[in-house]
Parts: sequence; structure tokens; C-alpha cells
Amino acid sequence: MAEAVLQLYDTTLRDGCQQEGMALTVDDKLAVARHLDALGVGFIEGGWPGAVPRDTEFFHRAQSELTLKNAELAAFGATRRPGVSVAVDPQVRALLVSGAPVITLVGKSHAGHVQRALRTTLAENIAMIGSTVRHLVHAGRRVFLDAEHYFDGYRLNRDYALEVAGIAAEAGAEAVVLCDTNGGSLPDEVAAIVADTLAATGAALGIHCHDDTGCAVANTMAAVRAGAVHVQGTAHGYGERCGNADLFTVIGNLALKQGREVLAPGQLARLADTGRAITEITGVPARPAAPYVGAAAFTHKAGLHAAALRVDPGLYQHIDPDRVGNAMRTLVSDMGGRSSVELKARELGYEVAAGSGEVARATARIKELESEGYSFESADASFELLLREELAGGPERPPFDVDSWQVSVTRLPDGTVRTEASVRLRIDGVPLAATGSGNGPVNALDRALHQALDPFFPQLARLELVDYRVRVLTGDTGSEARARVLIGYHDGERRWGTVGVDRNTVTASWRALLDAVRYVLVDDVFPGRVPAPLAAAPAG
Ligand SMILES: CC(=O)SCCNC(=O)CCNC(=O)[C@H](O)C(C)(C)COP(=O)(O)OP(=O)(O)OC[C@H]1O[C@@H](n2cnc3c(N)ncnc32)[C@H](O)[C@@H]1OP(=O)(O)O
Ligand SMILES: CC(=O)C(=O)O
Repeated sequence: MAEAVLQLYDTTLRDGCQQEGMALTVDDKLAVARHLDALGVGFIEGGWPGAVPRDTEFFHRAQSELTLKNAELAAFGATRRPGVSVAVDPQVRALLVSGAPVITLVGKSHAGHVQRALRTTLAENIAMIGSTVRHLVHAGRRVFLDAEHYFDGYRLNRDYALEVAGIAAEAGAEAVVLCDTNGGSLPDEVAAIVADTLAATGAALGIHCHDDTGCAVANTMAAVRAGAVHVQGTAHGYGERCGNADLFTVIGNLALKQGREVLAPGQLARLADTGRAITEITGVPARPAAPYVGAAAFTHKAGLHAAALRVDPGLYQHIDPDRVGNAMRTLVSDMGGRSSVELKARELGYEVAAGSGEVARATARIKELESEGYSFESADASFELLLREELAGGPERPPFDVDSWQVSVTRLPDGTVRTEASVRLRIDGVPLAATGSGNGPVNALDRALHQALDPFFPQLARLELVDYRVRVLTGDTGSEARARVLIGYHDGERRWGTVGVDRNTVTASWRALLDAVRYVLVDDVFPGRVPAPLAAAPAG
């Protein structure tokens, strides 16, 4: 028998927005909807018009500003209130006014919730669901019913849960979406309850899982195996408490592990980019380790893994990252060997061989420097400078020399604090000095360096310090603590990092600052570098 076509239903803009820290503007929501549509999901739930003013505005603006090519817009809302005629219920009316072609109603399927939260009778709740679905279908809308607390409700009172699913289907709901609202279920229970509900009602079933047991994706997959044909989830698993099922993971699993055609041909390769674009808009980072789309999903640190990956990337990767638009990355660290250095060097555009002396020496230096507190995995630029030294057979001629630098922090009588830095450098033997002030020693040193060097090297003007992290590494007994400073830069196109270590935090910072400047200038003094993208900015 042919497998049923699966409906992909995204609820990032409604349930995803119930996540702590998520506060999207209407413009943000419109932008996220465009990305989801471009990916090719079937339904985009935009919010709850009539309840949340921002969502009312979203649906209003969507009518003129959102042209969807693949998806249908769904408005979410509750069934009519107890004892109120559906025709006059203002919230039901707001759903129609939203203009959304699809309406997803939340209805209670847990007898205890009906009696205690809704404070009505079991029969009235059945009537609320039936009459609201019929009303909206009669008005020409496609309707889904989100059966809230379905799995817990089924465990409490199976007959009642089945009655809710049955009445919704009978009234015209296209799918009855079984919700694991509290997210407490496990995959075998979900599979059994979906299968039983399907057998008892014959309704088209959907699944909506929360991740409170860490099983939202597994539960979703189990439900599909058991016969669910409509799958709900959110980008990056955004959602209340522990989140929702991560729709990107579900899509990857369905498409690549089960051969289900959930997206149009070629669209799967947009998955990682869609994930990155959405995090840019929400400002809520995705987990680097998120399957398929995470920045670390195909990132390798262990030396033995790198050795095998050189032979065949499939030896340590479950899929080819290209299939989901992601990329393999290698990290260099003290846990790597020559193969890690070789792979990283190639990633950066250098042709080297693992057996070469240069690679062996770079590997040994990394191990030694990391034992002193350096960390190269987020400092690609510092690694590249080290590698180039080995490839060049010694330190490269610096584009400038440093004579001295100085920082002063002064508290003034009016209570303000002034931080100033001065640097003394030489370019081709010619001395120059500059000063800079900033909101702290690193900022002031950065400005002084720019002040001195930008007139000679205009390409430095693009360099922007975007991240500064300092970690104090407590020494072993008897040795002094050191500071490790990691600095992140952006030049408008690429992002990279440098590292410095010293007992003095400002000196460690200076080293990282200097590496960044040298990194930008090496192309001038050492032409011939094969341009290669540096580590992509992590999604989120
Ligand atoms: C599982 C889910 O995620 S469902 C989605 C939940 N999302 C949201 O709640 C976000 C939007 N919510 C809101 O803006 C508000 O809560 C509103 C507008 C819906 C309701 O606001 P208020 O009327 O002020 O009430 P309050 O927030 O205290 O909610 C309780 C009311 O909702 C009713 N209610 C609860 N569940 C349901 C339901 N499934 N169907 C219909 N009514 C419901 C309760 O009976 C109670 O009504 P009462 O005040 O007449 O007794
Ligand atoms: C409807 C919904 O979001 C839930 O039950 O979890």
C-alpha cells in the first residue's frame, strides 16, 4: 500500500513564541513565515488572532504583505466558550476575521481538564468542539483540531478522548492532532495510543509533541509510524518549557531515514540555511548540536575521527551534510592529530599532506600551546597564522613591529572612568604612535591599533570586534593562573576568531588583537593564499 502523503505543519510563530525569551515583532513573524514557505512546509501557524493583538495585526498585514508559494496560513484559537453560541463567540469570530484559510482549534480531550480548567461538563465540551468545527467548515475554512492533553487524557479516560477525536472528525476537521501537551510521554506509549485512536475512529490523525522527556522528535516519529499523517513542530524546537518537536530534525529523519517525500525535490538542501536565517531573525540561538542544521552537527574534534574522515567522510557521519545544506568542519585542539591539522588546513584553503613535516610540527605546537592554556577550536585565524609559519619555514615578516603599548584607567573626580591606550609601532623601520580611548582596556587598545594602522592598511577599517571572552585558567598547585582571551571578528562578510594567553588579561587580549590584525594583513605579505571560507558563523 502506498504511504500517505505527510502534512508538515509549522507552529514556530504560535507555540514556538511561547518560549521564554522569544518576542517577535510582526515584521519578524512575516520574515520567518517567508523562510518557512520557501523551505516548503505545508502550513504555517501564524498565531492566535483575537487573543494576542500582535497576532491579530500579523494576520491583517499578512493579507497584503505575505505571498505564500507553498504554505497555507493557519490561525490558531480555542473552541467557543461553554454556554455561548458559536455564532456570537468573539474569539471564534476573530479567527474568521483573520482571513486565514486554515483554522486550528485547540479543544480539550482530557476529562479532568474539562471539569477543572474549563469548568464545564464533558457533554458541553463535546458540543463546543463539534459546533465550532462545523461553524468554521461551513464558513469555508479548512479546520484542524489540536486535541489538547490527548495522551494524558487517553490514559485517564480512553473513551472520552476517543469521543473527542471522533466528534471533531465527524464535524469536518481534516485532521485530529493528538497533542502531548505536557510532553511527558514516551515513544512506545505514543505509538500505541495513535494506533488505537486510528483503529477506533478512522480519523486522519496528526501529532504535536513537547519535549519534556527529551522525546518530542522520537514521539513524533513513533506517531508517524503508527499512522499519523500530519506532523507539527517548530523551527529549532522552539517552544514553551523544554520546547516542541524540532521540525528540522523531524524533516531530516522523515526524508533521509524513511524516504518520505516531505519536501519538494531539492528543497532539503535549504534546511540548514533556513535554520540560520530563522535564528538571525529570532535572536534566539539554536543548539549547536541540533541534528542536521546545527553548527556542530558535522563538526569533528577527535584526531582518530579526522584520520578516518580523510579516507571517507562517511566513516564518521551518518549522512552527507550537503544533503541538508550543512557542512563538515574540523576543529584543531590538543585532542587532534596530524589528520585534524591537515583537514583544517584544507578547509582554510591550504594544500598540505598529513605526512608532511610542516603538519607534524604544527600539530606538536598546538598540543604544546593548548597545554599552556591556548584553545584553537574557536580561533581559526590564530591557527592559520601558526600553520603559515610552519609552511613558510619560520615566522613570516610582520607587516609592522611593536615597540610598546600602554593602557591607563583613571577614575576622575566626577566619578567617570576614562580608559586610554597608546601604541608605538614601526612600519618598515619608521616609527609611529597613536592613542585611543574606549569603554575598557581592550576597546581602547583596539582603537589605538586602528588609529595607527588604518591609514597604511585601509583594509583594517572593515575589521570589527564582535565578541570578547575571557576565561581564567586556574593553575595546578604551585603555578599561577592564566587568562585565555578569545576574540571574535567580523569584516562584513566573514567571521573568525583569535586567541591569546598570558598571566595578565590585558596582555592576553593584546596578543589576540595582534593576531587579528596580522591575519587581515597576511594576504598582502604572503600572497597566493587560496581564498576559502572560514568557519561559518554558527547558527545562532
Ligand atoms: C497548550 C497550548 O499551548 S494552547 C495555547 C495557549 N496560548 C495562550 O494562552 C496564548 C494566548 N492566550 C491569551 O491571550 C489569553 O489567555 C486568552 C485571551 C486566550 C484568555 O484570556 P482571559 O480571558 O483573560 O483568561 P485566562 O488567560 O485567565 O484563561 C482562562 C480562560 O480560558 C478558558 N479556556 C482554557 N482552555 C480553553 C479551551 N481549550 N477552550 C476554550 N476556553 C479555554 C478558561 O475556561 C478560562 O475561561 P473563563 O475566564 O471564562 O473561566
Ligand atoms: C495545542 C498545543 O499547543 C498543545 O496542546 O501543546
